[in-house]
Amino acid sequence: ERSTNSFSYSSYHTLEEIYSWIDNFVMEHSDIVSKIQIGNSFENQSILVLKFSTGGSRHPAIWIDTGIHSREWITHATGIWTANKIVSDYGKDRVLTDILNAMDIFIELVTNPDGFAFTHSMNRLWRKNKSIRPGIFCIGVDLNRNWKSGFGGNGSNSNPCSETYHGPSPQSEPEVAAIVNFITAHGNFKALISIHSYSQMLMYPYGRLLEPVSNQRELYDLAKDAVEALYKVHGIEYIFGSISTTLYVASGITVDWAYDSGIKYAFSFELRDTGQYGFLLPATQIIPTAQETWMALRTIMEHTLNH
Ligand SMILES: NS(=O)(=O)N[C@@H](Cc1ccccc1)C(=O)O
Ligand SMILES: [Zn+2]
Repeated sequence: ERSTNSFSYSSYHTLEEIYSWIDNFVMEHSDIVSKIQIGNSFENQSILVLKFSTGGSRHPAIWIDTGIHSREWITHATGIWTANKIVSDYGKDRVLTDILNAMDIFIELVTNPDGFAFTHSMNRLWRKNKSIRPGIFCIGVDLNRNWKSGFGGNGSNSNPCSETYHGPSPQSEPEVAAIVNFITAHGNFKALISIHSYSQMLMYPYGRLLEPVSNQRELYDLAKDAVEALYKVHGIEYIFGSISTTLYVASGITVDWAYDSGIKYAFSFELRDTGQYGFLLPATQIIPTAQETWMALRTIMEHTLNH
């Protein structure tokens, strides 16, 4: 009896429960899934990535991260369900099978493990990582402001007590440096999708600039197709567009770094809801959220495969 069969995909889980699920999941699907440790967090938790691959040496790759902001629990839960969806549908869903036969998918489920543990132990609404530095009397850096592109610009804060504190320097945080090093060393990522909550939005670069990226029209059309596919599942409406024009200016963010590194299909989701529950989204909405998000992810991955 597969122990992942007894895992509740409709519940929120602790860091230990997720890491244990990862080990069982990899064991039970070792033909297609492997676990890679890309580094350690500030408090020395392992930073783990799931690799979905049907072989080949350097397949073009797709990156998905969830939980970079630790209080956004719906994102880790959606990532776990998505990992299971991929192994369940491979060989059955033509589009997914084509994607995995030609590309590798990497999912980092707990991108901010220290912060995530803290949301379970001490402060449910903790957002940042847990780094501390001499002479600085507030904890943590906003891991979605610590990237090199536009580091320190508008829409990030130099005050260590701010929720959008960008940190002392680009990639100063081990959780960000681990991803940069991994993606840069791999050298063949074609898409990056960084998943947040909440607001029900699908966005693309730039966050730091109001000007459009060179392939803005392509990203607009793809985002439109993706949110339409999402809407068809449960009737949930997303808005979409560039981060700076749709939401607010934000600097040092994941997707601007990805785009500037040559990953031309860079997206960020803001999952459910629009504020009724916010970060405290009830567990009853995990599976519906994951189901609809999958259709948008699948649309983006299919486009990446075909372009
Ligand atoms: N998830 S959130 O509430 O923190 N909002 C995000 C919005 C966001 C998401 C992706 C890129 C830039 C900005 C944030 O980092 O401010
Ligand atoms: Zn977020």
